[in-house]
Amino acid sequence: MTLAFGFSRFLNPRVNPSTNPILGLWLFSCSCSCSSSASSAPEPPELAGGPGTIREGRAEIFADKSNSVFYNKAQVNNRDLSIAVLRSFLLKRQEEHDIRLVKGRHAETPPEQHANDLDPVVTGSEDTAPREESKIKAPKVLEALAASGLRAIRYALEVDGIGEVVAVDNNEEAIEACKKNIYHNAIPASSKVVPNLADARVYMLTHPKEFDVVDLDPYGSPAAFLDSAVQCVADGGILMCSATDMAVLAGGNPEVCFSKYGSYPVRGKYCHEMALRILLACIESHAIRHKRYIVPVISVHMDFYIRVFVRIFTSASTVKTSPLKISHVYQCVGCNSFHLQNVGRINSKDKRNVALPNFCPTVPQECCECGHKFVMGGPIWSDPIHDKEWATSILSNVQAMSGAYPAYAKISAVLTSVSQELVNAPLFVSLHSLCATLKCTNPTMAMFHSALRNAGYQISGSHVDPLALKTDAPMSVIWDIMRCWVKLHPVKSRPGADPSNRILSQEPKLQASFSQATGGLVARKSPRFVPNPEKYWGPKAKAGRPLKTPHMDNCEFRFTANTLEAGDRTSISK
Ligand SMILES: C[S@@+](CC[C@H](N)C(=O)[O-])C[C@H]1O[C@@H](n2cnc3c(N)ncnc32)[C@H](O)[C@@H]1O
Ligand SMILES: [Zn+2]
Repeated sequence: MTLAFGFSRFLNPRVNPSTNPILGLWLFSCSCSCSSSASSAPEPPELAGGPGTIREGRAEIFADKSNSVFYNKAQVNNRDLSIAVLRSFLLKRQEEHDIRLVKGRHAETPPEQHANDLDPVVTGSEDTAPREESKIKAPKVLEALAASGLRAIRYALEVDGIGEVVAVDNNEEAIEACKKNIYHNAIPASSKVVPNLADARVYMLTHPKEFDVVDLDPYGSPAAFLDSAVQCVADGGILMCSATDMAVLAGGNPEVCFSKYGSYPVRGKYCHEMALRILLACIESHAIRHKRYIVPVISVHMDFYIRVFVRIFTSASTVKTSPLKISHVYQCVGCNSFHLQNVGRINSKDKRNVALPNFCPTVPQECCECGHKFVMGGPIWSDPIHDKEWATSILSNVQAMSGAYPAYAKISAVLTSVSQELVNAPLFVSLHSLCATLKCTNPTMAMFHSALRNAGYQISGSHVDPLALKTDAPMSVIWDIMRCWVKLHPVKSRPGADPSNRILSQEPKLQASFSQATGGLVARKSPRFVPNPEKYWGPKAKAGRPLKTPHMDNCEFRFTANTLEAGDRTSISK
């Protein structure tokens, strides 16, 4: 059925390669690096939505019930968010280019800033000096682990101004499927998406700094691809990287996490944010080997995986400050208090901003709150994981184009949470966990927020957990607030070494006020968390393995919360 359908499209005169030079070229040389146009994507041809096809956004691919090529519809969230980031990245690059034009070509620009610029389109003749055009060169994208090509095709069809999209996979069946899917989507996907059968690591290593965007969406861990990926991204370009090995990253197998990412996870309520920070630290550690460094745009935990979007720049001097962005985490085994300590420190006498190794641990042998020991996790990325301003602008662009995103409800909720997060407060405490330690009743979230604000600290939620409390207050202040709460709502004393005994035996140094603080929690207009749209919304078996869940059997999904007609935009036609 699939083949017959594909073949009939082949015969369609509208897309016949013999009458279409671009398609003809593609057929003979699909892995060449043909030049691409920067023009905005024209409307795709009307796709038939025929039997055996899957439609997502503006793309349509052939369904493969045998699972010989990987496709997981739950990743629509991942693909939609990536498109949103990509759209805003193009705007950002244009903005940066415009600023540079205004400043003038010969203005003094620090080396880092030069590194951030996309190659401008330069025009000129013998008698005229080269002139930068007002439009940047269409950014080139590498989808290094492409499978069916759905993501690459969506990028080509849906992101205005995008350049060539190279879709690499080392599986022959995947590349064959990719070719059929590219062809099925006809112009402009066929003129922009270039399939390539290759090992992604080799391809990336042999194309240094060539792609403005590199997308890594592996089975499980991206660790094996990071060293080549950080070398493949152009200066100022963006690396978009998923990891689905959450059991490893969130503390289920600490030794495996250390071997893959060079970091120990700690099992805590914040484990998903820690997973993001472990991945960021790992990417940074690869980047600095090549005199490059990362700047996170947004970093999210969604569904069953994490995905980070980081820009990559080159600067030997900034690389020297990398230890200031990386920290160890000490977590108390009794009360779950945590403390961060930078791996490096700045020697104040040294004006060069070079980081030296930090002094010995900032925590005592025993926790001041409960007397238990600490475990040491990390190192993790302890600088901001989002560019808040950028996250807010991605959110408003998404809201302005809600109809363009099949997973609008999910990605707008995640972006809403992300844009409200405190960026200078790595990790978080959970209100439930604090109360569970003391065996006391819960204050409301609004009361706890007010108590911290009234004490002069900042507080926010986190997109990874609806019960998270992110704050710049030290643990001692958090426990003092809980001590004050327990004075108002007494608990029975516990026997022996229970952490609550030691915590509650200390008088609070701070008198907490739970009365409503200005700027406290307000009723939220937009949801920050939405339920999964359907059953089996999770990871999927690798290609070639039998499916245990009926991923391909339910023909359509609908988001249940705050959706428009989202379900109509992603569907599988049987
Ligand atoms: C999770 S799938 C990618 C899904 C795809 N990005 C999407 O959005 O639908 C991972 C793909 O990576 C490919 N792959 C695994 N190792 C590879 C390697 N070393 N080089 C190139 N491709 C590889 C697999 O064949 C598989 O198709
Ligand atoms: Zn403790």
